[in-house]
Amino acid sequence: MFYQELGQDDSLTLHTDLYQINMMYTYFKKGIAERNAVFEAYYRQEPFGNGYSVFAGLEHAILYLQNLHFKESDLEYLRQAVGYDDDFIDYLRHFEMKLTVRSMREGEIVFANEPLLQVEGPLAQCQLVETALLNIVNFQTLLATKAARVKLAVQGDGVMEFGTRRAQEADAALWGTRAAYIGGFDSTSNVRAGKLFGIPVSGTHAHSLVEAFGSEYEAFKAYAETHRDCVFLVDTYDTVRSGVPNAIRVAQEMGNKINFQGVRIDSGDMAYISKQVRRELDNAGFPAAKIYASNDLDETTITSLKMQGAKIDVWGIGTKYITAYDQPALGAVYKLVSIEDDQGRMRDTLKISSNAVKVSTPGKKQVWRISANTQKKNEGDWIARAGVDPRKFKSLYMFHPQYNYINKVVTDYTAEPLLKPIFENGQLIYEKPQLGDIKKFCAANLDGLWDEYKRSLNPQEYPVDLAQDLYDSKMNQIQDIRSKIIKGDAM
Ligand SMILES: Nc1ncnc2c1ncn2[C@@H]1O[C@H](COP(=O)(O)OP(=O)(O)OP(=O)(O)O)[C@@H](O)[C@H]1O
Ligand SMILES: O=P(O)(O)OC[C@H]1O[C@H](OP(=O)(O)OP(=O)(O)O)[C@H](O)[C@@H]1O
Ligand SMILES: O=C(O)c1cccnc1
Repeated sequence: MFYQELGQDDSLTLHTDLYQINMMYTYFKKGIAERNAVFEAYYRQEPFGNGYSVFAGLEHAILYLQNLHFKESDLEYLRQAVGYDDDFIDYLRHFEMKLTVRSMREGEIVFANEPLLQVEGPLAQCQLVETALLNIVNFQTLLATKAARVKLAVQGDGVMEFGTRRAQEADAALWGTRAAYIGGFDSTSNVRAGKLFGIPVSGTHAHSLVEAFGSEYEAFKAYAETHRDCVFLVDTYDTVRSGVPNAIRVAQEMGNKINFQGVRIDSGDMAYISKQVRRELDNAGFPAAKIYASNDLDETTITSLKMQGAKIDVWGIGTKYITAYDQPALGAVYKLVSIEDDQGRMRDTLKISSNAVKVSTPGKKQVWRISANTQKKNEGDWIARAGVDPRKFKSLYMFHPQYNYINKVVTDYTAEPLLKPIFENGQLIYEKPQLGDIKKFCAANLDGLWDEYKRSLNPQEYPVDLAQDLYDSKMNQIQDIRSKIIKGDAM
């Protein structure tokens, strides 16, 4: 969202950390701003203890990259407030986005330690976009993953997204509800998201309607006289003694004039109350009326309510979804993996850490999804240098990059490259899919995953393996750096 409302000439180009522009300045002054570089974004651990994540954020990332240029007001701000010199300001004035971007598609099932997004092009440009791309992909991938967990928990029931009022501000509500739809929710209460993205909108009514009319009967009757589809909120005073009898009375009085869809409960013991409500609705001759439930629900509460035999048909999920309540950040990082040297050759780069999982994998890569032709399920993902094509091999040796004794040889497989071309030298070459197709793509991808990786509690670890030569060159590079440091050579 841009803030013209603040009376400012706003854009997302300055939606970056100052240190990115400070590094751009150094690259510019030292004459390496235009050197070719490759950065890759990945996260290190699945969120929520899940076995996979659902990639989302590409649509917003494309919008951001397409509009990347410095306005005069941006340049003026950088000159005055930060103090950059005229040469650099002039360089930024002529900035033209020339990046080549490859990315997972939205709705793709992705895993820790594999590149989700690869940005190649002038070093200074790659640096500028880090913050915004991580901001977008971290949030939307986290939320789409949460949505997929909720979708699994409801076991085929309907799920409505109710989070806007509790979201971390308006952008989070908007893109968060889009991620919800990708991950499996059916609709949103956010009308703007409906208009902008074509997500189905749906809703019931609030307690204020009942309070405004002073009685449940009057409120339900008024609503029924002004709407065809009716879901009455029955917990304002007493769900079983007052709310449900009033809903039934209005439904009976209105007959075919309304489509009595059901009632919503929003407090109390949802298992106990929903069973009573179901009995009352059935006894009154409304077996098709549904019970909607909301109140700080998430996949854990839903699973528990299912175990208790709660008679809930449609779930409204707000706060705990939109705020990713139990894990507020995905933690994806963006690392330089290759850079052009002064001879014009690409040199692989590596960031060392004492923590093995934090050592980056050098070199420009592609992620291949390997699926067995016999079972049509995924065998694992195989990360190789860009340009290597496992479709040309007869068999593939796959091994765990940390525990090498876990390995297998796969034959008769299909390999699909997951990082797809999005921008080529600044030109958008990706045909953006419709949101409905992204949602279907996500569901189909989940079908390709064994249940062992999909369960929400303690799932199996999905194989994300490195090609042998990539693994060897990573190990050699680590060894090389370590021996230089031990010898006291400058690094
Ligand atoms: N049978 C149940 N099993 C597990 N969790 C439940 C059950 N019923 C409700 N909950 C969850 O318990 C949490 C708190 O509900 P609680 O009954 O304490 O408050 P409440 O009914 O919302 O009270 P209030 O009247 O203030 O709204 C909510 O997240 C709700 O979804
Ligand atoms: O519980 P969540 O998962 O966050 O779902 C959204 C909540 O927002 C509404 O409550 P609120 O008290 O804001 O308004 P109301 O008067 O409609 O109950 C609704 O009744 C849900 O409880
Ligand atoms: O339509 C609803 O019932 C609704 C919408 C937003 C938040 N809570 C409930």
